[in-house]
Amino acid sequence: MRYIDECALKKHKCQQNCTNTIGNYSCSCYHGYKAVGNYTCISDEDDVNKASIVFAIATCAGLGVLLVLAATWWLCKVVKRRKIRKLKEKNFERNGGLLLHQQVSSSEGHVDATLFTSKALEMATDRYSKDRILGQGGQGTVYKGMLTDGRIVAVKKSKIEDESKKEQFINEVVLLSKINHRNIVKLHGYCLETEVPLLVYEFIPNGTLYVYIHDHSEDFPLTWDIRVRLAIEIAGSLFYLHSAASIPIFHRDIKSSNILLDEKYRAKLADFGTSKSIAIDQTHLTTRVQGLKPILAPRAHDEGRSLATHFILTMKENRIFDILDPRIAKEGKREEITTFSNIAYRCLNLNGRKRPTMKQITAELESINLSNRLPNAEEYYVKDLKTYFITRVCIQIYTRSQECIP
Ligand SMILES: Nc1ncnc2c1ncn2[C@@H]1O[C@H](COP(=O)(O)OP(=O)(O)OP(=O)(O)O)[C@@H](O)[C@H]1O
Repeated sequence: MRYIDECALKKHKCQQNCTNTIGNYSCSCYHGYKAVGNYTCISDEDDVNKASIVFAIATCAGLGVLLVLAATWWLCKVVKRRKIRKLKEKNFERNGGLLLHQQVSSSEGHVDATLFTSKALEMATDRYSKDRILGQGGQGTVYKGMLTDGRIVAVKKSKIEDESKKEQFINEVVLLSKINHRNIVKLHGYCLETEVPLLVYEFIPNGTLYVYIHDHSEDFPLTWDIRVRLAIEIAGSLFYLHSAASIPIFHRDIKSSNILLDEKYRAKLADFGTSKSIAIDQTHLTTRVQGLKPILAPRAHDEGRSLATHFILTMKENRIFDILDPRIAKEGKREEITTFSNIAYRCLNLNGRKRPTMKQITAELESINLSNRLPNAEEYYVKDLKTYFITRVCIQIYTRSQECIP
């Protein structure tokens, strides 16, 4: 036990110590001052208690400050998150999200595409690192990425310069998400909450056919057999688009840079931005060729004549074997080459209605019946192969037969 507190009036100590009892009691003070009121007798432990109280107050104050800081930090985070959410919503609307959802819900058939978050795609592409760029086209830049589930994808970051590009983007999502064909690149999904819309495709590892046609790759020489196979695959995919899908789809931008090659060098048709899905009775009105390059690209070394014109003239003069790469002419059977060239020739008829349908083309190409002697594409590691002219014509031109009206 110890002294109780000071006298209430004069700050003099009380005379007597506390008795055993802790509690209220009266005391008188030195110099005749009297204590007023009752005092509380406290134990020795009270010193410790006081220190504890001071400590508790200090802790509380500290915690209070921390709490205020945490609350401010949390508030800032909430505000920032809300801002980001609002921005994402704004981006979603600006990128045509509402229009897309409208189209998807009103369109026929099963739509199979995931709506990715911007975070998932940022992670997948290492924040759109330059090292991940696969290529650049008229519509945007394509990055290689890996999703958290391990899937390797190609992410196309669109350039949205005007409304028409937005429509192209929506068009591609709506059409591609309904298509499932082994020779058409698969669309896994899309993302609209970013500044520009993003499309997520399956990754096709072996680049574009354009590269193999123009750069004479030694890794994968385009032999006659391989070219015919590729032509059959592309024709098959167009036949599917034109007739097997619930509403005919016209690609309208068939060119070798839009044909990708998978791990087994099978053709995969890509880039459906300018494609159209149209009712059959409207096809004659709307199947105009789209895309950046003209369909019948002029050849620089051909004094302004287009590849198609040159080919037609050669066919008319019955000189088709003159323009063949000698090595390919040796590889392919004469009848096969003749059949192939005739198909290409009929596809170049100025009157679109007189051109064969993709169904006919596919059947005729298949009838060339190379399948029994088509080895795996990977086995074709032959050196020094030159580009074979006529097949290039076929691949680049005849596949558009229904699609181009010069
Ligand atoms: N699914 C994919 N897998 C692998 N690479 C791809 C894929 N899609 C596109 N690429 C690569 O990205 C490049 C650019 O593709 P994109 O479709 O944007 O443009 P493009 O077809 O070359 O040009 P444009 O859009 O002007 O017709 C392609 O040339 C190809 O190398």
